[in-house]
Amino acid sequence: MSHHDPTATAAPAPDPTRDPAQDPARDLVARDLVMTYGRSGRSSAAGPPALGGVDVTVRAGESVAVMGPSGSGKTTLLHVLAGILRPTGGQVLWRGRDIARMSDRERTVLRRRDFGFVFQQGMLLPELPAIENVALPLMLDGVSRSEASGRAAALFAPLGLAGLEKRRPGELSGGQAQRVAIARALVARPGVVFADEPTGALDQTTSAEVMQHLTRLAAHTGASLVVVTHDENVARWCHGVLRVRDGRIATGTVAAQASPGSAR
Ligand SMILES: Nc1ncnc2c1ncn2[C@@H]1O[C@H](COP(=O)(O)OP(=O)(O)OP(=O)(O)O)[C@@H](O)[C@H]1O
Repeated sequence: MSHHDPTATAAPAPDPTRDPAQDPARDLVARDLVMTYGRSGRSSAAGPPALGGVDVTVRAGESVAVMGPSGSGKTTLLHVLAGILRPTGGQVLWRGRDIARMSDRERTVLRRRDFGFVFQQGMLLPELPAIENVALPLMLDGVSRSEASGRAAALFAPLGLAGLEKRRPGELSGGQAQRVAIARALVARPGVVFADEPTGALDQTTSAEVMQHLTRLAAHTGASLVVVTHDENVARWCHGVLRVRDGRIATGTVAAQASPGSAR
């Protein structure tokens, strides 16, 4: 699919020696995913499945937009792929293991070490300076404060955030706060970044800036990207689009042959 970069500015160049798409062991693969809410809870009246047998492959280093009408199952799919929700049926294979079969504790560790998350409203901690928000995931994983701060600081300039390290989230614009959230999602060098409506609260110009930074940083670090969005302009930044309808993949145009970062 076409990939346009109307606002190309300074950002880390893709590493030409790296071609993560060539390593299937680093793909995220979902097979026959079924998700029925209410089965395990007190509700006896389970509705139609939110996911009705979905197969998805997110290739290493590839970015995929997940689109579809409200209620079609996009967020459910993202949460199951990311190990936030355990599916009713099916497999989610990541680095040789089935996430769907892991214990809650194992999935918590996996989410912290291997996955990064960007939400619609940054979800930054309001009392912490931007740099500490970014360093926090590393410190929670046992990295020393000085090393975590150094790794966090290195992300500010590439994201156009130089000079804003000490600001608290309330002192940042919406686009700046989302770029801080992108830094936080990528600081631990995750294999996959999941973003649920990352530009939902932003205007079109700011939204394009945020997507540019998100896709470039993901490409630079070799992370795959799964972005739930209602916005075709946001989806255009990704290598491919999965269209979800009534809990099934209606069409998938993931350009498996796309070379990550090649158009950026
Ligand atoms: N926690 C829950 N308990 C019960 N049903 C749920 C729950 N979360 C979602 N659903 C149902 O599952 C279906 C899919 O919801 P989901 O949030 O995945 O859709 P979506 O495509 O992300 O929608 P939107 O674009 O409105 O965010 C819907 O019918 C929804 O009502």
